[in-house]
Amino acid sequence: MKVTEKAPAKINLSLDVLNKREDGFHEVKMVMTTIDLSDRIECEELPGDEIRIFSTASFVPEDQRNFAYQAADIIKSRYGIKRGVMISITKEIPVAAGLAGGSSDGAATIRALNRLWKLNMSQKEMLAVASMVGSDVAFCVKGGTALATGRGECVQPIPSPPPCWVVLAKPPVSVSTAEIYQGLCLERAPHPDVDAMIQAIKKQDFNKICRLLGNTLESVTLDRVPEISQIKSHMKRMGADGVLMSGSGPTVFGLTQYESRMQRLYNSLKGFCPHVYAVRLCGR
Ligand SMILES: C[C@@](CO)(OP(=O)(O)O)[C@H](O)COP(=O)(O)OP(=O)(O)OC[C@H]1O[C@@H](n2ccc(N)nc2=O)[C@H](O)[C@@H]1O
Ligand SMILES: Nc1ncnc2c1ncn2[C@@H]1O[C@H](COP(=O)(O)OP(=O)(O)O)[C@@H](O)[C@H]1O
Repeated sequence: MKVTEKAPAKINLSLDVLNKREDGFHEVKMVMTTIDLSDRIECEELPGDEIRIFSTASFVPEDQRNFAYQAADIIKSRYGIKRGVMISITKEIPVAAGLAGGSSDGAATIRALNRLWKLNMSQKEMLAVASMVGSDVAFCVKGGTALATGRGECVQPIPSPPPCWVVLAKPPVSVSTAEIYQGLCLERAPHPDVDAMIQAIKKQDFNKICRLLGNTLESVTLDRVPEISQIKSHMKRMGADGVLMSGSGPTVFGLTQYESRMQRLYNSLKGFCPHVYAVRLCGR
């Protein structure tokens, strides 16, 4: 038997870092939403007891470092499963980009194995496994639009923003999430108004959503990747209504409700940046 699950990427519309905790993680308060750019996960039974990973992207680890492997390993030991599984990952989401590609693969693996092995896991159980894999994985299990707190694993659904286009551009560099958090100076970094963002989403006020976009981590990654400022200015010049870096970066997204502006943005960035995408915000 084979089970397939979509693993959508996320963007952070508002990301505030509140403080550094004793365990080394940071307390965050962020609004996350899924976008229509997805990897595909296929889980197929194997004879024996082994977890095997195959990924279409050559630089993604195919061993216990892969979040899909970690999710399967935790499920196997928690539920006493003595069966083998082949997990094939068709990568579409750029890697180490601030779009939670790996986290979403881990989350999709939890959903897929729940079906493949008929585990009848509750959402609470899936979220418990998710938070053992990584901070963003719980959000990816639920998807939609949510306020995420704690180290990111406490996820509270909120209404989805009004429909719009999301144009994404990733400069040709990757950043380490851990290094970006480490480089943060909480006193100097800007702190977005996350509550105001939630209110703007509830009111479906697209212009206000665009005005309130903000990310505490952006200033840290900006210092290391100068292309981010260039892409942001370029997107604004080309008519994006709101522009921000997602997560720890370096991917920049621009929002617009007009198809013509999306086309102009996409076409103008295509020659400028190796990874450019124009997708819809799913939100739900
Ligand atoms: C910044 C965000 C925003 O959504 O996304 P990405 O840029 O990764 O997509 C997340 O907070 C990333 O979450 P995730 O990528 O799951 O992080 P994890 O694997 O749990 O942690 C990687 C490392 O980042 C740091 N970390 C992560 C989360 C957090 N709240 N505080 C931290 O300090 C820790 O040093 C940790 O060892
Ligand atoms: N399934 C996976 N897909 C992509 N990267 C993965 C995966 N599993 C583990 N990783 C590792 O996680 C790191 C972060 O990747 P990713 O989740 O794409 O980025 P981000 O945390 O910036 O959203 C990568 O450097 C990669 O080595």
